Order: sequence, then structure tokens, then C-alpha cells
Amino acid sequence: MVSHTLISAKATPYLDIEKPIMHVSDTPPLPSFSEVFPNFHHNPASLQRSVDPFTTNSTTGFLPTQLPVNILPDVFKPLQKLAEDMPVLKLDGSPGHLATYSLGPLIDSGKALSDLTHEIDNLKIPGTDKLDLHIITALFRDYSFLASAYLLEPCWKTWNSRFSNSTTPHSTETNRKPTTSCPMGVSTEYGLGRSHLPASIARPLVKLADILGIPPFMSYAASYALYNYTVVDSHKADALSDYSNIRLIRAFERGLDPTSSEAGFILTHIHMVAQTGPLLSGVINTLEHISALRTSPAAAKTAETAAQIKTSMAQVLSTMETIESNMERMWTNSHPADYPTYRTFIFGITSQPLFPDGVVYEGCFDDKPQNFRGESGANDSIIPLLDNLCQVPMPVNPLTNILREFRGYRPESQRAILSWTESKATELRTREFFTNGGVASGGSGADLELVVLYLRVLNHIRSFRWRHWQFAREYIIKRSKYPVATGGSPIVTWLPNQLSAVLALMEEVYEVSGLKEAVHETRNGDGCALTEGDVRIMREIMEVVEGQRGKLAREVERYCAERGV
Ligand code: HEM
Ligand SMILES: N[C@@H](CC(=O)c1ccccc1NC=O)C(=O)O
Repeated sequence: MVSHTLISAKATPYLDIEKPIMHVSDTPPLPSFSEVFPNFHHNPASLQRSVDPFTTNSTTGFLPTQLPVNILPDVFKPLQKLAEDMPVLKLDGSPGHLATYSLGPLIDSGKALSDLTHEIDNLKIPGTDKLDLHIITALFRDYSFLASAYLLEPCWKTWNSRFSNSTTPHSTETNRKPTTSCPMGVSTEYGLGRSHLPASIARPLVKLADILGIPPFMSYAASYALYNYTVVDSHKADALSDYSNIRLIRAFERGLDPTSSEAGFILTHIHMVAQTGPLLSGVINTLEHISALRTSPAAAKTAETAAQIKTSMAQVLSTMETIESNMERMWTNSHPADYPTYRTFIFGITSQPLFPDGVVYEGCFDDKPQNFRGESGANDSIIPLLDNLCQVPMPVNPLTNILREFRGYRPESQRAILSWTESKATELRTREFFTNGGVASGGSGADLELVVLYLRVLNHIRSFRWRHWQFAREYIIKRSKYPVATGGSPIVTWLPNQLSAVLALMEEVYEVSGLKEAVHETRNGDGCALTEGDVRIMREIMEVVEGQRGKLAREVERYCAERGV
């Protein structure tokens, strides 16, 4: 018998990859979605400020429930000033500390920032004993920006010094060339980072991270990407659907200029994630309707529920179309040639040649060196959510372990929803359900329309990951021999590991479901007609899958050979 146990989120250390927040064990059933996520359908504006801003919601999706806080409490003004004065290009257009490599000396002098850890407990919501988690998250964002800028400032200097014809730390298409490797095969392009983080940054950062249940290092959600935006016109309906209405709060290089590549890189992520409310609803409804179908024997109800499954899957498809079309705008919002510049500041510690001995967080962890993964889109939850819905089987290998380890870097609520969807899909055996067209294995009456919908959702996972592989190629691989991505994964093999898994699954489902045969013979499926449109779509999709499998394998082989991987 299979059962499901809810593990307290707080009891789950953020780096413990073996213990998901919710897991399948031995007594059914999995608690209902509404039991575990009572705030999902609530008006996000009505949630208390003691509730984590990253509480997943059907309106705001994976974005925070309210606009990120951009003005810090008075006692933290020195932090705010440093964060504003830090970027290479400040909001007023003048050069900041990173333009002159003066941030480290300033922090080390102790004159700009004292240790404010003791002030954190005072950040209570007036009249209560609860912390304001929106302010806590804003502080986490700003301390983590400062930590990364401090630790990576020497790499930024090294990186700039490699372009002797460049008088200012600014990128142009002509001076950005792929770099050469040093004899050990590790690129020297970034040199080494600082290996010691002063207590004035380390102690408050660790305390804030503990409160939020995330690692004390710059994060995709709570720092650079999803807690780093404001809007020009907040009264605009659906203010985040209009790309031109979004601005960054913090940046390392030129990101406070909304036309810069750094701004474009992050704003594109926000513009995509802004659509995740309906995506989540589509996924949750699909799972709940399959669950209802499994438990309801009444035939009439079954037909109605099957229609509801199709409607929810159609919502997943239409939302993914918008998300992918926003993603495609990356090419023009953010120029590939500019990427290596601000990328310098988002590297992590784990598996990075920049930090061969880890980093000591002064006054924390018994002053023993620490390792944390760097900021990465691998902590975005869109694709993992779809992987879960579709039960995409990942190969058992060290690369897939990295995928699981990245989970611990998400906000608690996103970890919980990914755990719940994974467990629910496991319980319902969604892959088998869709592949068999909604009937028990070997049964009759398979609805091929369900197979088509499933393959179309898989096709979004594929096209997202394929475009993403093009991004990695054009923004990184062609421009740098440095072997590791910011999150610590090997640059030429990790993304293909997941992309190959989806391509293989699509071919298998197409074959095993009988859809391939039906499409080729353009005849009706067992009990359910395929429309001409479905036949055309499936032919087009599977032709692309076949082509990409070969192309990907050849590309990876070539890059591995070139780099001696
Ligand atoms: C120019 C744009 C982008 C580049 C160069 C890029 C690069 C990368 C790299 C190198 C990784 C490897 C992970 C690591 O160790 O850090 C990664 C992972 C990932 N990124 Fe991106 N990324 C880009 C845009 C995006 C966007 C817009 C999203 C979604 C909002 C995204 C979502 C992901 C996901 C989900 C993974 C995990 C990969 C998987 O599950 O197969 N990325 N990215
Ligand atoms: N891992 C990427 C960076 C990256 O993934 C990323 C970093 C910050 C914010 C969003 C990101 N999105 C893309 O996956 C790299 O190695 O450049």
C-alpha cells in the first residue's frame, strides 16, 4: 500500500535533498491540495505580512504575493545606501563602487556597514510578535547582493583586466571572445574570488536565511530575479504582463537602466513567471480531475470529468504558449555578447574553481568554510512543475542528482508544491494514464485526444529546454571555456541530460500509445477519432523531436571533444 506523510517544512533542512517536504510512504491518501495549500485561492493582497511572500497563489503563481519591498526600514539605511551605490552604473548614471573595485576595501574598513544582526528581531508587524517576512525577504535580497558583489569583486577585476583595450568595465560585441584555458584545463578568465565574508554581511545574511528556510547565498527567487522588481504604473491592469512596465530594484552592472542587457535578462524571467498563476491552476486542476476520474465509477460523471481534464490541460497549453513567447523575447531583451559581463556576479561557491576552498562566513558555522550553489534558473519552478505533472523520468546519474539538489534552493512554498505535485502524479500514475488514453493498461476505449494533449504538454517542456539549450550555447558556451555554470553544474552535459530525457519520453509515448500508428495510417484510434488538426500537429511535433535528438547528440559530442570532457 502507498501512503503519504506530510513532513513539517521547518523540519526539512534546506540542503537535505533526500527528504522532500511531502513524500510518498505507506498509507493513502495524499492530503488534498486545499488542505496543504489553504492560501492558494485567497486574494494575495489579503495575506498577512507574517506569511512568506513566496506563498504560492493562483493569481501571483510563483512570484511574491505582493510587490517586492524596495525601501528598507531606517535602521537598515546603511545597507540600502550600499546596495544603491554598488552597481557599476548607478540609477543616476554615475559609476558605483564596482566600477572602481572599491566595494571590498569599503566593507573591510567597517565604516560603511556595522553588524546589524540584532536589529532583525525588531522587524515585527506592529501590535504582534510576528516578523514581517516581506521586509525580511527584502533584507535577504540586499545582503545577498552585497555578499556576492563582495566575494566576486576580484573576479570582476580579473575579468575586466583581460580586455586591455577596454578602458571601462563595459562590454562590446568586438572585445568579447571565447577565452582560452590554462594548462589544467580550468579557465583563468575569472581568477579567484574572496574566501572570507565579513561578519557585518555574513551574520545577518545567515540569520535571515534561517528565518526564510533557504541557503544564505544569492538566490533566484528571494534575491536577483523574483524579489527584484517594481512597476512603473501599479494601477495598470495586469501590470506585469506589460514588459515595458517592469523595472529592477537592484543590479550588479547596468541593470538599473531598463534597456540594458542585465535588466533584460532578469526582466524576461519575471515577465515569464508572471504567467504562472493560471499555469499552476491548470496543473492542479488536471491532477484533481484525474483523481476524481479514478475514484468515480459513474459513466456520465466520467465523461464530464474527462472533459474537465482536457480543459485543464488546454489551460496548461495556452499558458505555456504565452510563457514561451515571453521567453523568446530574451534574444532581443538581452544581448548574448553582454552576458559574460554581469554573469561574473552570479557564480556560486559549490564546484567553482573560483572558490577552491569554499568561503568562511565570519562568526557563523564555527568559521568553517562553506559551499553553496550559485544563482540559477535551475531554481525556477515552471519546468519542474511540468516535469512532475507529466512524470518525466530522469536518468539515474550524478547529473540528475544536481537537479534534485537545486530543489533545496527554492522558497519553502515552491518546494512544497513541487513535492505535492510529484507525489500526486506518482499516486495517479499520470504518465501511464495519458499514455493509455485514460483507460487501464490493456483496456479498450483509449481516448487518443488525451495522448495528444499529453504529448503537446511534453512538447512545451521540450521546446522550452531546446530554446534554453540555444541560450546556453549562444550566451555562454561560445563565449567562455569556463567549465561550470553559475549553479555548479557542468556546462556542456547537464542541460542535455534533461533535454534528452524529454525527447526520449516523447518518442516512447508516441509509439507505445498507438498514436504513431494512428497518425501514420490517418485512421481513427480505438474508440476516438483523431482530428485532421491533431494528425498535422503530431506529425510536425514528432518530426522536430527526431531531428533534435540527433542534433543534440552531435553538438554535445563536439563540445565534449573540444573541451576534453
Ligand atoms: C540567456 C538566458 C539563459 C541562460 C544563458 C541560461 C543558462 C542556464 C544554465 C547554464 C543552466 C545550468 C544550471 C546551473 O548550473 O547554473 C540553467 C538551468 C536552468 N535554467 Fe536557465 N538560462 C537562461 C534563461 C532561463 C530562463 C528564462 C528560465 C526560466 C524562467 C530558465 C530556467 C532554467 C531551468 C528550469 C534550468 C534547469 C534546467 C533543466 O531542468 O533542464 N533559464 N540555465
Ligand atoms: N546558470 C546560468 C545563470 C542562470 O541560470 C540564471 C542566473 C540568474 C538568474 C536567472 C538565471 N536563469 C537561467 O537559467 C549561468 O551559468 O550563466
